[in-house]
Amino acid sequence: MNDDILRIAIQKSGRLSEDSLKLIKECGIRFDNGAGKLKTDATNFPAQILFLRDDDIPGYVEDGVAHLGIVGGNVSEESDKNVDTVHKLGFSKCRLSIGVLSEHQYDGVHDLEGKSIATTYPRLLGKYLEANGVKAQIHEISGSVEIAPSIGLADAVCDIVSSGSTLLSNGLKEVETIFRSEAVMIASKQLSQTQQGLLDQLLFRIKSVQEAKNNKYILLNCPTDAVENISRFLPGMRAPTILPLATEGWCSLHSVINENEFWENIEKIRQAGAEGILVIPIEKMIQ
Ligand SMILES: Nc1ncnc2c1ncn2[C@@H]1O[C@H](COP(=O)(O)OP(=O)(O)OP(=O)(O)O)[C@@H](O)[C@H]1O
Ligand SMILES: O=P(O)(O)OC[C@H]1O[C@H](OP(=O)(O)OP(=O)(O)O)[C@H](O)[C@@H]1O
Ligand SMILES: [Mg+2]
Repeated sequence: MNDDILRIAIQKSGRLSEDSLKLIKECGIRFDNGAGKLKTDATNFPAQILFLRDDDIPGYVEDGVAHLGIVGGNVSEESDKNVDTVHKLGFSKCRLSIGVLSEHQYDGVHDLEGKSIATTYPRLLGKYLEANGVKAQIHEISGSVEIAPSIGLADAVCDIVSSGSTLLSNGLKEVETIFRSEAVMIASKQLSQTQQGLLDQLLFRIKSVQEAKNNKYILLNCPTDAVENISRFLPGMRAPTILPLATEGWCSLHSVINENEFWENIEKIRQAGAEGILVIPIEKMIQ
């Protein structure tokens, strides 16, 4: 087996596929993923991409058949495989929750005592029930979990929730959240030194892509005497760039603004005298 390449397993088709491929491409790794191809070589990085069912990925990574994998944290935790979670990827955010029939008067986790709960996540549910001292019957099914209470298969469900619309349309309400999930990168514990070096390069690229997404490049015009005040809201990477305008007493200020603080700070910046504000996406950001 070639110890000098990274074999990266991603979901073949499903909710993680598009974002996983996009992330790899944003990291500058090029490959040809012709339809139906289950394995492809990168053309400009020592990597090979494997397209698999997501449930199989933690096992492949544990065995070292794949060196890296992108899966939901829920799948990785449920699998209980001996792998390292090396990075959180920020997409496919969802939660694993318990739902009961909407008309059920739910008074807390002890209500589940003696009940049956349908789930695809028996391990995570079992751990949660045990931690809460509740004995319930876990009924493992592999999909369409939310149908279970309405057909008398179980009293409750434990499944992935995002918007909550699947629970709602099946007459259920969310009563407990047992796990918060997002896509994660998992790695084998048996990487060669070369593979570890390649993983470090890849993580550096992923962090630069994520950092860029969390920030915007901002350009604005302001009176020169307002620069100090405006700069307080734009800590930037080190300090803002100030360029004189052709109009006496005015300048152009360039900086970086955090996406989360954007709307709150933009108002303060306007009040401090800024005008002609442009906000531009950043492709990569290296601190
Ligand atoms: N509604 C949702 N919103 C956000 N993320 C979700 C949602 N449903 C699932 N996910 C996340 O996406 C992952 C993949 O979901 P998907 O439905 O594609 O899995 P799957 O049907 O098991 O796929 P596969 O065919 O590869 O086994 C889940 O494990 C979870 O982490
Ligand atoms: O809270 P919501 O936004 O409604 O999302 C939750 C639903 O999404 C997932 O199913 P998915 O749509 O992927 O179908 P599948 O699991 O049957 O493939 C999950 O299994 C839930 O049923
Ligand atoms: Mg699956």
